[in-house]
Amino acid sequence: MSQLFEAIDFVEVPLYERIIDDIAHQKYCVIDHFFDDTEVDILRTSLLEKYQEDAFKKAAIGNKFDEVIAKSIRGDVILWMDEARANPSESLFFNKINHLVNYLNKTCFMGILHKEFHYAIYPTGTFYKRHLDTFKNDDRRKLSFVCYLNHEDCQPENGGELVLYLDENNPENDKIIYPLPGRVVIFESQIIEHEVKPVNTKRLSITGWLKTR
Ligand SMILES: O=C(O)CCC(=O)C(=O)O
Ligand SMILES: [Fe+2]
Repeated sequence: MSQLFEAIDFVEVPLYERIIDDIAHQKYCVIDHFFDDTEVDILRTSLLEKYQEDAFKKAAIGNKFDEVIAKSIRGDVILWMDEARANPSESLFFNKINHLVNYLNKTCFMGILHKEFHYAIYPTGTFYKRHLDTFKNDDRRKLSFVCYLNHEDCQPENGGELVLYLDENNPENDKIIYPLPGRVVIFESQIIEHEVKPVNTKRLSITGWLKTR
């Protein structure tokens, strides 16, 4: 007898199920060791090499239709990553992201069609004031993704906490997240306002967005 439906080649991934569950219930998810120590090392090396080549630019506010460099709002320097020209370290990164995105699209029909990622360095003394990750003229960003590439000796005194503002009426519910190496934070771009607190020691990361069409 012919089968009505094609058997779907699908293996449940508990970590991804946890991510989906957390995002559904609390609009964000924190995953420690999403990248292991070796992977963090490889990605950090790639970031620092590009930084030494002087490839980073001051980050801007808004997208290209509305671009103003505003040091009083954010002080990080960034470099956009290009998947088509990824070096082996970046391929490692994108393979992991693509695996997750495929899973989200298959299981939650999220319709993630595009993604964009940049390296970011917050020099000592910089911050990123409270904001939402969506633009006035473009709301395709669905999930924000941050991955920290700091050294293992990263301490709370280093500052640079990511604060998620979860409840306008109750600051006690603000979620404070330290940028520990290998840690990934995913949150709903259109809903969660957030801030990067002042940094006391250079802070390294990759930030990106999973986007609908
Ligand atoms: O690095 C972080 O923790 C968040 C960065 C951020 O909010 C952004 O780049 O929009
Ligand atoms: Fe942000």
